[in-house]
Amino acid sequence: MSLPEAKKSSSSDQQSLLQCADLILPWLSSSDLASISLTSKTLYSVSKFITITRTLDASRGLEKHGMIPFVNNVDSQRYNYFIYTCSQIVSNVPVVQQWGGLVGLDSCFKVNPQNPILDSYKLNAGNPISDSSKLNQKNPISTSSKLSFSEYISGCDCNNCSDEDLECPCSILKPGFLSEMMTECGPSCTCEIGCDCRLTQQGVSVQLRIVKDRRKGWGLYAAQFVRLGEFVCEYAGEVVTTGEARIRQRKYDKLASDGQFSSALLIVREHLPSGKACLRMNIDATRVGNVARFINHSCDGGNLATVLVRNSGSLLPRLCFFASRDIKEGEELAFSYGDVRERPDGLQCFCGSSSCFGLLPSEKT
Ligand SMILES: C[S@@+](CC[C@H](N)C(=O)[O-])C[C@H]1O[C@@H](n2cnc3c(N)ncnc32)[C@H](O)[C@@H]1O
Repeated sequence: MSLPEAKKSSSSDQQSLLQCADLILPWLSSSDLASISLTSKTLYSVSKFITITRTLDASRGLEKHGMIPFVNNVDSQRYNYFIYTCSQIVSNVPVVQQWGGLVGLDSCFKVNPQNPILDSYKLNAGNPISDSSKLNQKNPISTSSKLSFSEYISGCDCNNCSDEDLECPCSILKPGFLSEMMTECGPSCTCEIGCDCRLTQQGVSVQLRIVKDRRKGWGLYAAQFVRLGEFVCEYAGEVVTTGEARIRQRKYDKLASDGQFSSALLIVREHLPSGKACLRMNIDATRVGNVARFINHSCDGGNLATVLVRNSGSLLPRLCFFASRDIKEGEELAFSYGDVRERPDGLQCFCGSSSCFGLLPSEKT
């Protein structure tokens, strides 16, 4: 082969390698990416580009409120590896995401009411109680305080859900940092995603960054002033059965014993006035989640309140965070993981509050 021919063939090899790298590398975990980047110059530059995009925005362009960067001044870890979902998903739904490539993904919240995530909870369309024609017959003014279960499931067909005179039946429980539950429009409603009665369904609503701390690991910080009562974000992740949660927790505990692993499996319980738990949900954001998986614990309750949000037509509520006080730009966001400390050998708490218990909350999964 002559020199020009050899050059031509090597540049076309190079092109094919680049094309393959562009297709495959964005799917790799950070450790696989690091290994492959050592094998050739081309793969090194593709990996470097992917690492930069992942570091610049944990949400990979999926959150419409802006990029959520990783900031690390304590060690060499550039970002934390997980698959991003904007809202909770059922764990048997296969989740794939191209990581750190030019994926051309749009915001998760573009399409609604056919939002695929909320839709996974949508009740059977053939169910007679979801017949929206019933809603047309009712007087909308009188319904807000008397929303029946069937209406709650059917959703609303308001022309304008924020009309003060014809109050939307889906907003019987208003957003508020003091209430533990609120209701909103959902997959059964005819309104668009931008509706005022879908406050928590448009993803992260304030500017944030993820900052590494030597003792607590990554934490979520406000990158702007957040007003008392303002919606911050949902705790998104895989909703798993209690059996599955137990299996995963055992696996996570083993991995965490070397101090290099943080799990983000949250158990949410709703209580009846009698104090008995009437709902238990296990949301695991360890492998698939959103930025809320980085919110650390504070023994004094921190600056976030948790609210269970029910959307018309969705079977499962979603756990959402609202500011429980004014939060300054640069402040770490935190909430209380709970009061129970069942493991005397549990993880040490470094929340730094005056009421710090010394140990992180822990309970039997
Ligand atoms: C939901 S994750 C929070 C994000 C985590 N820091 C990370 O790096 O991914 C929960 C884990 O964070 C750590 N953590 C949270 N709050 C903490 C605190 N107050 N003190 C020490 N570690 C904390 C513990 O390792 C805990 O298991």
